[in-house]
Amino acid sequence: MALHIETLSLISTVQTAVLALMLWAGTHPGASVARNSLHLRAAAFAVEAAGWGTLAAHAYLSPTMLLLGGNALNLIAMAMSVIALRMLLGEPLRWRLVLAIGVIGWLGVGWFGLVHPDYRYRVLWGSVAITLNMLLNVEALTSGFRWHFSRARNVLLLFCVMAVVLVVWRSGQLWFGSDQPLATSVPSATNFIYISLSGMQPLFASIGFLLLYNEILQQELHLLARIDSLTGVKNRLAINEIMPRKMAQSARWQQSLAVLMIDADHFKSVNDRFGHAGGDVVLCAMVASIRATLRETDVLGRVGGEEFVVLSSGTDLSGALRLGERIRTTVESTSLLVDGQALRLTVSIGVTTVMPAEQDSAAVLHRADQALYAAKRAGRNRVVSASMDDDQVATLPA
Ligand SMILES: Nc1nc2c(ncn2[C@@H]2O[C@H](COP(=O)(O)OP(=O)(O)OP(=O)(O)O)[C@@H](O)[C@H]2O)c(=O)[nH]1
Repeated sequence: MALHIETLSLISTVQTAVLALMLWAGTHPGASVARNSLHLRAAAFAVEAAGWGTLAAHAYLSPTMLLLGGNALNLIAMAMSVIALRMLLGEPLRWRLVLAIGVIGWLGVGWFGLVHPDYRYRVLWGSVAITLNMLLNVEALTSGFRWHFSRARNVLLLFCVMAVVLVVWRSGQLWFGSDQPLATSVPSATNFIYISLSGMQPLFASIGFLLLYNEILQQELHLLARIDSLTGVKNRLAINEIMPRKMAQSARWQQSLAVLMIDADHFKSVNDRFGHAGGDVVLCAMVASIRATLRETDVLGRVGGEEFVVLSSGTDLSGALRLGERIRTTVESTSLLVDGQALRLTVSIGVTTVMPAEQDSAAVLHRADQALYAAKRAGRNRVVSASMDDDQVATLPA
């Protein structure tokens, strides 16, 4: 079968343009960095399609136009794709370096194409630019090295390696092989292989990019599903997942783990007075006060409407009672202004610690809850430990 450079290039043009559309359409609604990066990658494919288009239509273009225009489009597409990948991975964009590689690459190709024509140096220059861009991709993909990369990262790493192998092989052919064509558009075995394999690369790149985009969206959703949308602290699902981990960790390190259940007192009256929106503002202010008293390593979560839990590793019962008291007094002394009216909020707190070899996190939370209700029964605005009996609770100061 006779192959034509024009036909191969035209197929690559159409394929890359379709991939650009597919990637553009494959985003989920809503503004996010991941979505913007996918759009940028789609735009890069559109520019790459135009680059393939110049090669397909080389018979209608002047050699200078083909040389400068085609290479400019390819280098722009590559720079855009590097930035899009780094954006998606949350890596520093390094756009100045990416821009410099593109501009120097293009000037070099122009120099060895028009000023001092030398095809082999021209290809070498372009190959170095491609390799540097691929190295930037590899650097972004392997940052925070792990032995087991995700499937998406592996596909993209494979794509980068393939791209580098291809340009090294082509340069090798031009310098040391017997087949030495004078332009990419000239029919030759090297050019047929080069164009066929380069034409397939956008497919690999888009599959890898879409896999990575999906992976990152899933990670975002995983996090979102575990955050309370009103206060920004962890929600019940997250606490239910974290509790057993914290308990196992405490058992392993023979460390105590304190659990504090915190509930706003008479919150219904806050809602009655300021409306639900005002109540929401008060809840957020309460969370800010509680957070201010905690250590970095403490975990704060919302487990009910106006009920919160604190998990504090390395805190024994007396430390937990002191922490509870600190939270109680901080909330009590924080003056809140809602709709121009002053409000004094108090909280009741139930405290317990995880016993050695205890494994049932629900039982621990239940114990902290029981202590909380003992605090409510005893008149609210107080800290009660699960180990206290009713007489001790009754003597607690408000
Ligand atoms: N503004 C607002 N209110 C909420 C939210 N979740 C629950 N609440 C309200 O919190 C109030 C809780 O009322 P109760 O369970 O009777 O408790 P309380 O009035 O705080 O009384 P005690 O807990 O016994 O001191 C209800 O009025 C709920 O509507 C929320 O996300 N925002």
